[in-house]
Formats: sequence, C-alpha cells, structure tokens
Amino acid sequence: MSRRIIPVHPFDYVVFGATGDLAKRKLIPALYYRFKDGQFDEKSRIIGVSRTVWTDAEFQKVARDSITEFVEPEYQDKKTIDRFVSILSYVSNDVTNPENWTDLAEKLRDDPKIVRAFYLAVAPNLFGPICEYLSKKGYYRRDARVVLEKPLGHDLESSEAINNEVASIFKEDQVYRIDHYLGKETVQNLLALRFANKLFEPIWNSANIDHVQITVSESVGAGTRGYYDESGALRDMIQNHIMQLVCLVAMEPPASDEANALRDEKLKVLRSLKPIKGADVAKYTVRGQYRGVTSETTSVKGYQDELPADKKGSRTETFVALKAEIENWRWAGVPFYLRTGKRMANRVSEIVIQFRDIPHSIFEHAEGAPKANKLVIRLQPDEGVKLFLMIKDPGPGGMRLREVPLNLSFAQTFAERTPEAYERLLLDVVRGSQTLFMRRDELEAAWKWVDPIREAWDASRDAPQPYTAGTWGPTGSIALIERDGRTWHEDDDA
Ligand SMILES: NC(=O)C1=CN([C@@H]2O[C@H](COP(=O)(O)OP(=O)(O)OC[C@H]3O[C@@H](n4cnc5c(N)ncnc54)[C@H](OP(=O)(O)O)[C@@H]3O)[C@@H](O)[C@H]2O)C=CC1
Ligand SMILES: O=C1O[C@H](COP(=O)(O)O)[C@@H](O)[C@H](O)[C@H]1O
Repeated sequence: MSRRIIPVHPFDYVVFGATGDLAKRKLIPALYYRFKDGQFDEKSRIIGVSRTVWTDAEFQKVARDSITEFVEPEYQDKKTIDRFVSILSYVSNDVTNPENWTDLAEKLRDDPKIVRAFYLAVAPNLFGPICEYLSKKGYYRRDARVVLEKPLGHDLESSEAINNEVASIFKEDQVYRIDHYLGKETVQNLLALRFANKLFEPIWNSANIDHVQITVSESVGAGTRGYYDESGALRDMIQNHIMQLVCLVAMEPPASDEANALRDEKLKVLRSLKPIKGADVAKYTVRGQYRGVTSETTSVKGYQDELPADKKGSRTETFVALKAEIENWRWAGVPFYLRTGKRMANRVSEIVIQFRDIPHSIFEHAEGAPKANKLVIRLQPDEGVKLFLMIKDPGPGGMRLREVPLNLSFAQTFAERTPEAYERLLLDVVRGSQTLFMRRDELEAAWKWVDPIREAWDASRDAPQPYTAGTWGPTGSIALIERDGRTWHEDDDA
C-alpha cells in the first residue's frame, strides 16, 4: 500500500542561515523530498537569507548541489529538481545591521491564505536581531510561525533569555522549537506502540517493569565540531533528545494527540524527575572523554588530539551515563539508566524496557531458567521493535527453555523509504502542528534538572573518566548499573 500524501497549504518559508551547513545538509534535501512526493508545489516559495552576497541563481545552484549530494539517487530527477529550484530565491542581509536591513517585501506575499514561516537556522545570538527585523520591517503576522534551532541556551538562565527575546515578538503558539529526535519515525512510533495497543499499557508501570535503559551512542567523534567543547554530552544530547525520550516512555496517556495534551504530560514527567545534586552527582552520574587508539589497522584520535591548541586540557565530557528516577506512582523505584557518547563501539539508539521476573516458575525440571521479558525499541539504525520472550525449544528432548525475540524490522516490513526527521518537522510547521516541538516550559524544566549536574561537575576536581575510542565508555558506566545488579543491554538476539 503506498503512502497517502496530503498536500499542505501554499507557504512562504524564509530560511535565515540559508548558506549554512544545516540548510545544505538537512533543510534543502528535506524540502526537496516533500516536493518530490507532491506535498507542495510551485504555489509555495522558499526564501533564503544570509549575509553572503548571492543571486537567486547562485542559491539555486547551491541547492541543486545539495540535492545531488544528500538526496538518494533514485529520488533525483532533473525535471523535479528544476521545478523545485524555481521556487527558491535569495536575499542578502546582515540581520545585526539595522541601518542596512534588506527588504523582503518583494519576496513575501501579502496574502493571509499563504502560510508564513521563518526558520532560524542561525546561532541563537541572532534570534533577537531577527525577531526585531521581522517586527520592525512589518513581516510579523499573528499567524506567522517561527522555528528555532538548538542550542536553546547552555543553562536555564541563558535559555530563559533566548525565549524572552523571541517571546517579545512571537506568542508561544507561534514558536516551534526543534528537537529533531521527535521528528524521527521510530520516536513517533513509540507513541503508536504505547497508545495504539492494548497490550502494553496495563503492564507499563513499576509493578511490572524492573528498569528502563536508553542508549544513544555514536561512532563519530566530536572534536572537529566547533561548538562541542562549549557544550559536552550533557547539554548536547541528554538535556534535549534523551530527556524527550524519557518523557515519551514515562508520560501518562494524554487525552489526545493535540500538542498541548502531549506536552502537558511530558512536562509532568520532567517535573517529577528526582533532582541529582551535590554529593549525589558523583554517585548517580559518570562522565567520560575518549582517548585515541592506534593498532595495526586503525588509528583514531583522542578528543584532546582533535582540539585546537587553545582548548587542550579541556574537561568537556564526550560521554555521560546516569541513573535517573521519576518520583510518581507509576515509576517509583524504577531506575532509568541513560547513556550517550561519541566514538563509541557502535552507532545505536535504543530504548530497553526490562520487565520483572515472573512471580513463580513451574519449570523446576526444565533445562534453562525463565528470563524476564524485555522490549527493545531500536530507534536507529535497523529501526524496529523486538520483544524478547521465553519459548520451549522445539524437539523431543523435554522442556528446554529458550529466549527468542519477536522481531519487527521496519526495513523488512515496509518497502518505502523512511523519511528524515526534518521532512516531517518542516511541514508540521506549515500545518500548524506543534505536537512534535518542545514547549518553553518543557525546555526550561529539562534545564532545571541538568543544571545542578553540570554545576557539580564544574566544581569537582575530578576530570572525566577516560575511555578508549571504539568502546562502550568508561568502566564507571558499567559499574553504575552493575552496582544495582543489572547490566547494559547487548543485542545479540538473545
Ligand atoms: N549543522 C547541523 O547539522 C546542525 C545545526 N544546528 C544549529 O543550527 C544553527 C545553524 O547551524 P549551521 O548551519 O551548522 O551553522 P553555519 O555556521 O554553517 O551557518 C550559520 C548561518 O548563519 C548565517 N549568519 C551568520 N551571521 C549572520 C548575520 N549577521 N546575518 C544573517 N545571517 C547570518 C550564515 O551565513 P553568512 O555567513 O552568509 O551570513 C550561515 O548561513 C546553529 O545554531 C547550530 O547549532 C542544530 C542541529 C544540527
Ligand atoms: O543534536 C545532535 O544530534 C546529533 C545526533 O543526531 P542523529 O540524528 O544522528 O542521532 C549529534 O551528533 C550532535 O552532536 C547533536 O548536536
């Protein structure tokens, strides 16, 4: 069955930061895919804005190159690319220079039926000037939308300052804060799994679940990404993506999929997280930094070796593991073990729901003991869901118990390409759907929870624990979970 494509209203999408890396690698390809699928056509416009002096044709040429490089070859056809780039135009503008602000009036249509969206793919210090520009030049409309890229601050205070600047022009129902994890198909599937099935909800609680693990590991390094040393894994991954995953796993069933119904429930989870402060930080968190490794076949640089001279000696963490707890009736006593890192053994993002042991085994004389059930939701790569169950090993040899996975592999089940997160999110903005975007109070609640961890690390004399590139992180991370008599999940299909 082929996918049903519902076209969106015609729009004017103004992309600030159009010459940047994000526009080139993610935004242009995502918009192209949606155009190719017929979700919008030449009635819409995409207007790039940056300081670089380009003509429309130059911007169109760069967009063509980005499609050639980042769109799968079977989706590239000249006729569609020609049609797509014909709706692209460009305006050169330094938003910090009010004396020379450029006019967008020629590009923006003054028609209330045409959706107006501003995508701020620029550093957050430009959000204020851009909002001022939009307001003073009269491009603001009460029904316009503004999309904010991360990082939205480096702590609660700076996040409040950014949000205040934006809020001085845009109302909260106009603001779309991107957490691209929410746009991932498999993350949305978590909602379907939990709330479109009868099976799980009755057992989704502390009476039946022993613990939850969330791992987002990357095999790539961090050092060449300019921003990373100011950020570190706690701010870069835990505060946003992993907190959002915790929310989706732990929240109460919302009354509907309406944006605020969902966000209200996520917010309650964030506000129920037990604070990790002071001496508890050393007990419940582990931070690491990768070391290089050289063998006969490979040579991988350590984080320190990748840094420029003035940053050597940095104590920025490239790995975090922590034990979080949610203080409410559903989750009391169920630890959430979270970990993320760069230069780890594999690229894998997964959520593991480890159920409790059965209350009593009747298999006294069987070969093998029953193991507790486990649900593994693989977000990437090899997206899918595995439910580990006990079965009788077939054959005449008596009762032999074996753990096997019920395996739903998305790649094997669905022939169609899995859309990239940005494809969904960019058009949700046009649809006016905020469900997959973070509300201000959620963002701030997440900062409020991570800030004391960061502060305790900054005050500590200890450096991050070293781990060798290509491994699963420092030994402290293994100890964190093993201390509780548990282990990190390793997917060897049982
Ligand atoms: N790249 C990525 O994969 C991701 C990026 N982000 C975030 O998105 C934002 C953009 O990232 P990225 O594209 O990588 O950054 P780049 O540095 O590649 O691009 C920054 C953009 O901002 C424009 N710009 C800078 N100063 C001004 C100005 N005064 N007036 C108008 N435009 C200006 C630049 O254009 P010019 O120099 O021509 O003015 C350029 O287009 C950042 O906040 C980043 O953290 C978030 C997630 C992923
Ligand atoms: O936001 C970020 O996410 C990426 C990982 O995203 P993924 O979609 O590839 O899983 C991470 O590499 C980057 O450091 C971080 O800023």
